[in-house]
Amino acid sequence: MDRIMADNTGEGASGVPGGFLELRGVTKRYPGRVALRGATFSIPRGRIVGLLGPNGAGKTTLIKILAGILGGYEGTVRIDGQVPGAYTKSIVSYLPDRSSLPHWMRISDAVAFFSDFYADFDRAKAMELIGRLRLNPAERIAKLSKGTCEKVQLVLAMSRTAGLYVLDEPIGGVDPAARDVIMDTILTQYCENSTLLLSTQIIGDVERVFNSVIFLRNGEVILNEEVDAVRERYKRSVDGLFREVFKCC
Ligand SMILES: Nc1ncnc2c1ncn2[C@@H]1O[C@H](COP(=O)(O)OP(=O)(O)OP(=O)(O)O)[C@@H](O)[C@H]1O
Repeated sequence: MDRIMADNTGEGASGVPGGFLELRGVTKRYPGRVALRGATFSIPRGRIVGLLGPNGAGKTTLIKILAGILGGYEGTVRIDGQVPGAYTKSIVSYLPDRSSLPHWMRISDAVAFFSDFYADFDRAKAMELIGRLRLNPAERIAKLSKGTCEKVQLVLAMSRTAGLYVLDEPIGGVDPAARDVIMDTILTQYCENSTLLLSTQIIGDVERVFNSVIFLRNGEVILNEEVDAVRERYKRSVDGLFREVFKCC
C-alpha cells in the first residue's frame, strides 16, 4: 500500500501541473519536532479537497500556513501566484480549529465584526445561514456549545466570497445530523470558481463532497488522489482506505 501511494503525491490530483494553490517542499519545524516534511502538491481552482490524517499529522500546521498566520517554514507556498501575506489573506477564508471569537460577543456582534473587517463578507448571506442553521443571533459566544460554536464559525467563514476556503475540522464537534447540514451548507455556499481545503478525521460522513483527498502522515503527503480514482484503484471508500493506512497510528 505504501509503495502504491508513493506514486500518488506531487502534482495535483487532477494531473494538472500548476494550480491556484501550490506547495513545493514545505517543511515546518517546531522546537524538537518536524510538523511538515517537504509537503508538495498543487490544487487548481474549483476543487473541494479533503486534507486527511491522524492526530499530529500536520493538518493544522499546513492550514495555518495557508491562512497566513504561521511563517518560518522552508519551501514555497503560492496562492493565486502570491506568497502568504496581505493579498492572500484578502482572498483566503479561514475557519480555525478552535474558536477565536471573543467570548463577550453575541453571534450578531461576530457577524458585524466580520462585516467590518472583510470587504468580501456578505452580511445578508450570513444572516440567512444563521436562520438556516437555527442559530440565535442574540446568543453570547461564551454560552454556546462546542458544536453550535462551530456552526457560527462556519457561517462566518462561508459568508465570505473567497478564492480559497481553508476549513480546519469544521465538523469535529457536531452530531451526525448536524454534520450533514454543515456539509450541505458548505456545498451550497461554495462558489464553483473557489477552492476549498477541509481537514477532518471524520471521513465517512463527508467524503461524498470531496473531488480529491490528500493524506498526511507524520508531516508527509503520502497520497494525493481523485476520490473516484481511490475507489477504482484501491477498491475502497476513502474512509476504508484511511482506516487501513492509519490503523497503526
Ligand atoms: N506550537 C507548537 N509547538 C511545538 N509543536 C507543535 C506546535 N503546534 C503543533 N506542534 C506539533 O506539530 C505536529 C503537527 O501538529 P498539527 O496540530 O499540525 O497536527 P494535526 O494533524 O492538525 O493534529 P490534530 O488532528 O490532532 O489536530 C504535532 O506533533 C504537534 O505536536
